[in-house]
Amino acid sequence: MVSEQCDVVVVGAGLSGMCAARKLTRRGRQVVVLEAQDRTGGRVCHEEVEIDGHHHSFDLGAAYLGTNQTALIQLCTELGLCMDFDDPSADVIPVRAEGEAVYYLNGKRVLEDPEATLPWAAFNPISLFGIWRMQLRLDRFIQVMKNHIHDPWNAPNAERWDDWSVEDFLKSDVFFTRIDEDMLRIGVRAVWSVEPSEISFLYFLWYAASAGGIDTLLDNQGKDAAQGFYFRHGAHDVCDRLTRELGPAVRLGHPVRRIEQDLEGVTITTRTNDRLRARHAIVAVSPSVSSRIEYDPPLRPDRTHLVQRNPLGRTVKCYAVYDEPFWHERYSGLSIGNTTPLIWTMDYTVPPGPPAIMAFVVADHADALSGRPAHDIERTVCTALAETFQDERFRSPRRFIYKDWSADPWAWGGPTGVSPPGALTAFGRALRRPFGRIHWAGAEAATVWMGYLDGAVNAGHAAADGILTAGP
Ligand SMILES: Cc1cc2nc3c(=O)[nH]c(=O)nc-3n(C[C@H](O)[C@H](O)[C@H](O)COP(=O)(O)OP(=O)(O)OC[C@H]3O[C@@H](n4cnc5c(N)ncnc54)[C@H](O)[C@@H]3O)c2cc1C
Ligand SMILES: [Mg+2]
Repeated sequence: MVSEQCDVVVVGAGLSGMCAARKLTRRGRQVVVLEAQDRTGGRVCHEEVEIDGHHHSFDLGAAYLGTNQTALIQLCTELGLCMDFDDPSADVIPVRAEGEAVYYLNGKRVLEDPEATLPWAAFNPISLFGIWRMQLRLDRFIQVMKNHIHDPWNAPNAERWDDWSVEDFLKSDVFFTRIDEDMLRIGVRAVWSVEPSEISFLYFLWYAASAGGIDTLLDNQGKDAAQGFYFRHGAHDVCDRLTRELGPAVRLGHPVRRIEQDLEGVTITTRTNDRLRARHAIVAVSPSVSSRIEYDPPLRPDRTHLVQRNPLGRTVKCYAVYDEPFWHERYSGLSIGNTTPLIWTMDYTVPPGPPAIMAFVVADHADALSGRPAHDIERTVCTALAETFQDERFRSPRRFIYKDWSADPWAWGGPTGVSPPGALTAFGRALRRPFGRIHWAGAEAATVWMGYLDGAVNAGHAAADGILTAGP
């Protein structure tokens, strides 16, 4: 029996679903958001930790943003956050830039002075030339993709680029040094948490174009960088504000099991057998997670195959908390490399909170850690920190906090869904195309900053627009 009727049911109270719901509510639509878990936010997720009687929050999912993520910034401003990137008391904090950065490549440590005028200045001229040449080459391709943000499958060379993985691209060219190849491999692992052989070269270029370029994607410092800033009160602050605004429209603990549709509307059934009737549905989860729902009538073949070819990356995100910020004596806390299980670290000290460093273990290294006991993960990560920064004090954190996203039953991994070779040209059209009365949101359905918080906002708004213009 149908217990309730509304205009739109949104599946998933992540950032994307809540943005869709907010936009529709503001346009007078009656919306119900069904969320499987007992919290909102999805891949925005935090842990509150008590240290010396004070509560500190650590973002275990998304944390970072940059100044050209305009939809996210606009949303945050509307929700009452101060997004003035030049104001030291604002709700966004720049990533620590003082101190040396460490590149730990193929067993060799290279230190970069933050005052250096050129990026990568710490490398020898031949390596530098290789990196520069690689960036130039990729930039040329990415410029091409910028004309095909909405239809990457129509780009010149699309079929050929989609046949290749990023690893195939690396093998297709003779490079000057190993450093440029390895830097690209590290970049892929850091952004998508997959190995370079797992990701389509076309998808790589499209994603970079959707973020405005390869440098904004990879940079950890500087204003435009995707990882230039983080939220003073955590990214979950944004989702908490949205949750409060939506109020009783958000129903926690309601995993959607089935969506039926007919000419007049949709009927949604939850795992607890609640049934809702609506004019439209928005499914605001990643493509592969959307495949856990039954659809009647069944999905079109292209969507059926797309959802089987959009796996999420594998990420273990960690924080080590210390009594003193001893690494500030010399280092910024930023490191990237391929020598230890750590792909990337950054300082995460939020005054007046305790000194902390964030570390990512991803892709093959994450597989090796997944399912291991917590003390094993802590030892592996802290040993790697000590080795990267050549400082034994990293071995004994006062607290260690982590989340293995592959073990999250409602995310199935992170940070985002990734196209393997062949998938985008064959089935990419199904990423966003509505299926009757079902519209698709979620960060993977975005065309600007896809995969990011900003993309989640964009895709949520686009799905809402699709319904607002669809008529009854
Ligand atoms: C470790 C990590 C680090 C990241 N770092 C960054 C970063 O620094 N900056 C950045 O911009 N982005 C980052 N991202 C990516 C960012 O988190 C995501 O792009 C964004 O949060 C996705 O939002 P969404 O609403 O599309 O999906 P989700 O957040 O996945 O939301 C989907 C929601 O749907 C729910 N759900 C799933 N199935 C059902 C069902 N059947 N019924 C009901 N509910 C269901 C889920 O529980 C979830 O709440 C990171 C992600 C991870 C995992
Ligand atoms: Mg969502």
